[in-house]
Amino acid sequence: MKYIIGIGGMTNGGKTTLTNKLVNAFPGCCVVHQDDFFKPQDQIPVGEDGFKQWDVMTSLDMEAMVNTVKAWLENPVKFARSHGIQVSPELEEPDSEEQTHILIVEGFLLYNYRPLIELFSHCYYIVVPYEECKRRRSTRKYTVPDPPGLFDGHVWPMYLKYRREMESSPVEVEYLDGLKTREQLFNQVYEAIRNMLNS
Ligand SMILES: Nc1ncnc2c1ncn2[C@@H]1O[C@H](COP(=O)(O)OP(=O)(O)O)[C@@H](O)[C@H]1O
Ligand SMILES: O=C(O)c1ccc[n+]([C@@H]2O[C@H](COP(=O)([O-])O)[C@@H](O)[C@H]2O)c1
Ligand SMILES: [Mg+2]
Repeated sequence: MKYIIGIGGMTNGGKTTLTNKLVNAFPGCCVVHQDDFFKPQDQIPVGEDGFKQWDVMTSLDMEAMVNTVKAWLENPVKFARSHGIQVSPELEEPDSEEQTHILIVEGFLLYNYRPLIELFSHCYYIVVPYEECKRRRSTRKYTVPDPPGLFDGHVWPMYLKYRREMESSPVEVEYLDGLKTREQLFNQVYEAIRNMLNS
């Protein structure tokens, strides 16, 4: 069986931190990070809000991201090997259709792109309150640093817009409280995935 787990949610909710812990906990587990699919800076236009539009769907090459997920679905063992992930001998058996393979897909805009949504076995969505999100974001160092006013002028309004859009669509997400400790979040999701694999 192949399982694709989405770790979505707002910026600075703790997606990447949780994802890294899960990837380490499940041997052979593969990962796709949405931030690897940002388009080059010169392709990101400035919007009516006066900011480069990083937090909209079109800033990402979603077609390439979906193709990457489909490449994993096609052949998880080949995908793992080509990404330097150690594959245990039993996962390499020719009848590996009967083996369990896990892919974690992580990012801030996972559930607003139909061709990706339909590939998920389970969708998580991490949230933290506005103040905490803004506080964490203020200390982050992105490859393109945030200009002054970006959080309130662009990041937060786009988060609200896409969250509303997601909530009025058929996608079913399970919310995670990003104020829990790293360990609590990991234990909660690790146990839930273990239960899913055993059911
Ligand atoms: N459960 C948590 N509690 C407190 N701080 C956290 C937690 N998870 C992550 N962080 C911190 O919050 C910031 C953003 O975490 P990160 O995992 O990069 O979030 P995201 O990928 O959602 O933007 C980092 O400084 C990280 O150390
Ligand atoms: O990674 C990059 O190249 C990059 C360039 C510009 C902006 N970002 C920011 O990355 C954020 C999403 O990543 P994350 O980990 O905060 O969810 C999003 O809010 C963007 O504003 C990221
Ligand atoms: Mg991240």
